[in-house]
Amino acid sequence: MSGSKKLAAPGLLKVCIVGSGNWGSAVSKLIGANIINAPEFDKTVKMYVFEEILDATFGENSGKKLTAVINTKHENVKYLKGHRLPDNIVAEPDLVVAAQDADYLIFVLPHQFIGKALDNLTGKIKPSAVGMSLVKGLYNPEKTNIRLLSTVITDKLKIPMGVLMGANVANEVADGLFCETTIAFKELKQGQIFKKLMQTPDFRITVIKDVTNAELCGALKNIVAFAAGVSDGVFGEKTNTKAAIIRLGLMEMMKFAEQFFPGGTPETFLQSCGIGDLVTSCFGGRNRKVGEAFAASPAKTLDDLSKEMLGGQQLQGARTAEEVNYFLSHKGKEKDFPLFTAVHQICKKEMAPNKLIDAIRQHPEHHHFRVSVHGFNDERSAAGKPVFIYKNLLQRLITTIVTCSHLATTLAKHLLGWEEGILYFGANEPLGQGIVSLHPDMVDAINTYIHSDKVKLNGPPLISIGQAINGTLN
Ligand SMILES: NC(=O)c1ccc[n+]([C@@H]2O[C@H](COP(=O)([O-])OP(=O)(O)OC[C@H]3O[C@@H](n4cnc5c(N)ncnc54)[C@H](O)[C@@H]3O)[C@@H](O)[C@H]2O)c1
Ligand SMILES: O=P(O)(O)OC[C@H](O)CO
Repeated sequence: MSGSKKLAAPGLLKVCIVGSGNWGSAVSKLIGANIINAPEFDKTVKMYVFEEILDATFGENSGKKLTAVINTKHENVKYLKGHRLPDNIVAEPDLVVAAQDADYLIFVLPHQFIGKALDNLTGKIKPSAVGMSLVKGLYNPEKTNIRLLSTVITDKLKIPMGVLMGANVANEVADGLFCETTIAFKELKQGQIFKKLMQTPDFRITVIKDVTNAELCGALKNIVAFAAGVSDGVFGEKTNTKAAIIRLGLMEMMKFAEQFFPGGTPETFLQSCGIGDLVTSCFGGRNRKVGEAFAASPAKTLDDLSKEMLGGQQLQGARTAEEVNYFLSHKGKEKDFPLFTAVHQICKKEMAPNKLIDAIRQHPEHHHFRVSVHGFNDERSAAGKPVFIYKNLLQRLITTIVTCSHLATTLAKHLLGWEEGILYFGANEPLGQGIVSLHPDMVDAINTYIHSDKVKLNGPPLISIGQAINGTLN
C-alpha cells in the first residue's frame, strides 16, 4: 500500500497512532488487525513516525528513512525488529498530516516528547476527536506542580481523554503472549470503543472509570522498577529485598495518589495497571534492566547505559523520579517518600546504589497502620458525598484520608479531638471508601471504640483497621 497517498473512505471513523517506538509499533499490530473487522472504521491507520535516517548498523536499510522502510517492508526495524506490521498501518512523518482527520487519537510517545507534539497539534485536529494515552509518565515542566498527561492533553487539544495502562512489555505483546491491561475512561462507552480496537484473545482489557489512579500507576511504577533493578544489581538474584522494594514502592504510589490526586479508587491498584504492571516492570522491563546495570557499573552514566542497552528506546523511570522529586521537594515531602527520593538521588549519583536499603529501612510504612473503611451507609456517603479529612494530629498521625463520613467524623471527634480539618468534596463513589494511615498507638483505641456501644451506624459497614480489626459491625 503506498501509504498516505491512499484515499480514505468517506464517513468512516479514522484512527491515528501518535508514536511508533517499541510500544506504539506493538500496539499497531493489534489495531491494524482488529480494525479490518470493524465496519465503522476506515481500514487505513496512520501512525506518526518521528523520522530518522537509519545508520550503518541497519545493513540493507542503512541510509533509508524509517518511514520508507515501514511502508515498504512493513517492519519497524529499529524499534520492533522481527515483527511484521499489518499492511494497513501507514507511517507518516508529519504529525499534523497523521492526526488532522483522526476521530480516535492514540498517544504513545515517550513522555518527554508529548509537550512539543501537543504544541504542534493545537488547533489542528478534529474538535470531535477522542483520545487515549498509552504514555507512562507525568508532566512537570514548571518543576513545582505535577500533572497527569491525559489532563494536559485535554487542556491543550480540548478533547476527552482516557488511558491504557497495564502489564504490557511491548515485545511480549507483539509476540502474542497472553496478558491483561486496563483502559480507564470516565465515559465507559468511549473506553469500550478503544477496547474494540485493541482487545484480542491474548490481550485482555478491563475498562474502568478511574483515569487518575490508572495513569498514576503507569507513571510511578517506572520509579519502583528502577529501584528493583538497583536491587538486582546490588544483591544479584535474591528476591526478599526486591519484594520489600516492590511493596514499599506500591505503598508510596498509593500514598502519592491519595495525597496529591484525591478522588481515585484504591481498587485500581489491584488492576493490571497497578500490581500487574508493577510486577512485570520489576522483573522484565527496561527500567529494571538499566537500573541493574547502573548499580553494577558505577563508572557509567545513565545516558551511556541507555544508549548502549536500549537501541534508541527511551528510559522513563529516572526522568519520572526527577520530575516527582522536584514536586516532592517543593512540597517539603521528600521524607514521606523515601524510595522515590532515593531512586532520584541514585540516578543523580548523589547516593550510592548500595545505600538504597539504608534509605528505606525506617520506612514510614513500618510505623503506621493503614486503615480501610468501606461501605458506610449514612446520609452523606449514601448521597455520594465522601468526607475528606486531612490533618496532622499531635504529630502522631501522618496522613488521613477517609472518604467516608460517619465513622470518620465520629472518630475524629471522640478519639482524636478533631473539631476542624474536615472538608467535603464532590461525589465520587456511591459508598465511601478510603485509606487512613495511623500510628499504631491509635489502633487499639479505635478498635475498642468501634466495638463499643457508642458506635451507632445505620447500616452494615465492613471495617478493617490494619491488623487490628477485620470483620463486620452491625
Ligand atoms: N515499550 C514498552 O514495553 C512499553 C509498554 C507499555 C507502555 N510503554 C510506554 O509507552 C510510551 C512510549 O514508549 P515506547 O517504548 O513506544 O518508546 P521507545 O522507548 O521505543 O522510544 C523511542 C521512540 O521515541 C521517538 N523519538 C525519539 N526522539 C523523538 C523526538 N524528539 N520527538 C518525538 N519522538 C521521538 C522515536 O522515534 C521512537 O518512536 C512510554 O511512555 C512508555 O513508558 C512502553
Ligand atoms: O520497559 P519499561 O520498564 O519501560 O516498562 C514497559 C512497560 O511499561 C511494562 O508494562
